[in-house]
Amino acid sequence: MKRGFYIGRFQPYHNGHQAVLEGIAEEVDEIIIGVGSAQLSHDMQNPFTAGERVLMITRALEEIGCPFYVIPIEDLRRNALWVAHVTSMTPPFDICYTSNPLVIQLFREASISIKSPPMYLRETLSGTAIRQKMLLGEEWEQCVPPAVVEVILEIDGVSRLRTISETD
Ligand SMILES: Nc1ncnc2c1ncn2[C@@H]1O[C@H](COP(=O)(O)OP(=O)(O)OP(=O)(O)O)[C@@H](O)[C@H]1O
Ligand SMILES: NC(=O)c1ccc[n+]([C@@H]2O[C@H](COP(=O)(O)O)[C@@H](O)[C@H]2O)c1
Repeated sequence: MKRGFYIGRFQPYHNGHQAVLEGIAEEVDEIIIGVGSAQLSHDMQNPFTAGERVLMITRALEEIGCPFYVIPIEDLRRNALWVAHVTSMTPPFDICYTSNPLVIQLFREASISIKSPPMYLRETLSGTAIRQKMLLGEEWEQCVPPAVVEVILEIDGVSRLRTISETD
């Protein structure tokens, strides 16, 4: 049984994440998705709650054909202890998929295998670019799976982002 771990903030979950996970599903028996910075929501870089992100990911992966677990993980002020914090919250896994240099360094020091998946259309497929499109009233829907569009509409996510971008 080989399990792979994929961590991100998923603000929001987008087609780049989906493409990466479809690739991971070909390589492992089970996938663990860590929803990072789970304590953050309602700010410009992190508009969605951990629960909302769980909903986006779970619905988007309904047909992936590989068992998966979605686990919120809060940040810890001590990087040196973060891998132990992560592994205390997740089922055991054999490999971590990430391109984040800090995450790579911390997992490498803990002797956990790392693989960096390719980037898909990074110019358009990034949480930052998609949040910007939402703020500017541009077409963002094509950058995320249809199930994520539904969740964001259901929670009125775009208007939340616009409201929290305002100043008093
Ligand atoms: N277009 C993409 N293709 C492949 N991997 C991606 C893509 N965008 C992000 N990733 C990777 O997905 C993981 C989780 O990323 P994250 O949730 O921070 O998304 P992001 O798009 O980088 O968001 P933000 O712009 O808000 O930082 C990271 O390892 C990141 O490198
Ligand atoms: N000390 C810590 O809490 C710590 C260290 C490294 C990464 N992380 C988290 O892991 C996630 C990494 O995701 P990204 O690759 O999307 O940045 C983020 O939520 C980040 O905050 C937390």
